[in-house]
Amino acid sequence: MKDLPARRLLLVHAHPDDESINNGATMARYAAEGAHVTLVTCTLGEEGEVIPPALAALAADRDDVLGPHRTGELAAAMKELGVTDHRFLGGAGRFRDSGMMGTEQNERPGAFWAAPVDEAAAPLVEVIREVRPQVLVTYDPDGGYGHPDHIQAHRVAMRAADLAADPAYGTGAPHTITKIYWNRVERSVVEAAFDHLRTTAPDAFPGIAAVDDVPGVADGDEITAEIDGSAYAGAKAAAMRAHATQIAVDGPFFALSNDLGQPLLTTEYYQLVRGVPGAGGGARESDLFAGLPETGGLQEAVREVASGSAPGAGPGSASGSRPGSASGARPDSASGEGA
Ligand SMILES: CC(=O)N[C@H]1[C@@H](O[C@@H]2[C@H](O)[C@H](O)[C@@H](O)[C@H](O)[C@H]2O)O[C@H](CO)[C@@H](O)[C@@H]1O
Ligand SMILES: [Zn+2]
Repeated sequence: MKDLPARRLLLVHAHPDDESINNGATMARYAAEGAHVTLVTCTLGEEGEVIPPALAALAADRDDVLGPHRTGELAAAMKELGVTDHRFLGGAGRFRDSGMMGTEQNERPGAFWAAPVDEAAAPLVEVIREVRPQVLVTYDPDGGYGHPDHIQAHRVAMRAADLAADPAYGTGAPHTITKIYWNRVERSVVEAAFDHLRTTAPDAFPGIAAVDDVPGVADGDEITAEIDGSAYAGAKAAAMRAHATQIAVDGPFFALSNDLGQPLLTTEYYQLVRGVPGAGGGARESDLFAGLPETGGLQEAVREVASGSAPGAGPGSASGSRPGSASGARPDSASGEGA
């Protein structure tokens, strides 16, 4: 297990594909810049629909093997983004995809939505105390668009951040995450991008989504950070394509299994909800680590003691893949929104 770089970013998402849709360019940029990017995905996406007809048998109401298939899609997406540390919350399959809000899958035993928040937060505290990130990214309280797993991922991430900082909780040294952001999309930007879709590629997909279908749409005054990932447009598009059962990509646009086209944005937007913004004078931050003190890397010995996984320490450490050497995505020669 390698010592970790000075800058460490943790993202918490509900299903394989959300990370690429919401933060693909941000993840690729920071991985390429040598920061340590850790992705925790809370479910395997077992209840998703399947776009390619040839793969229809994977679905939950057929062979119910979509979850394992999507772990492979996620691994391929991480390779495109240059992210080497991605884990499933509590280990692959610990929490199952809950389906869309109001479906019977919501109450299924093992469904993420049905899990007590503190039970689900416990393995995430282990990751936080191991990796000791300065920055956390997750969804707003509505999960971006009201999906139960997204709402639960928000709740679990925010709760785990609090528990990880509490010296009275669990084993391992407490860790306080300095800055917490929620995923946002700026309304005026996405409205303009939809106009571009309607005028340049009206028939790219059978239909076109509505602005308010885009997760996390917010007015400009709620957005505090704007990350230009245009140099990584190709990496983001490739990562989204890797999630082939869920996403169809056509140039600077994409559609989910609902066949409704929407813009593929490579400037990604965030709302700082905990911590102090690094950009002075009310300007938006252009770096999620802005304002943080320059610190050294995180040595392995410190991490093992911190997470309680040092030899002779208490039970277990987090399940999931381990960080390798950060190998970032290559900046594209292409620039500009979309791939
Ligand atoms: C982006 C995202 O969160 N996708 C989820 C979502 O999938 C949607 C769902 O299948 C819906 O019925 C479709 O109309 C829509 O096109 C899909 O994006 O919910 C799935 C089930 O919980 C989940 O697996 C998928 O990752
Ligand atoms: Zn999702």
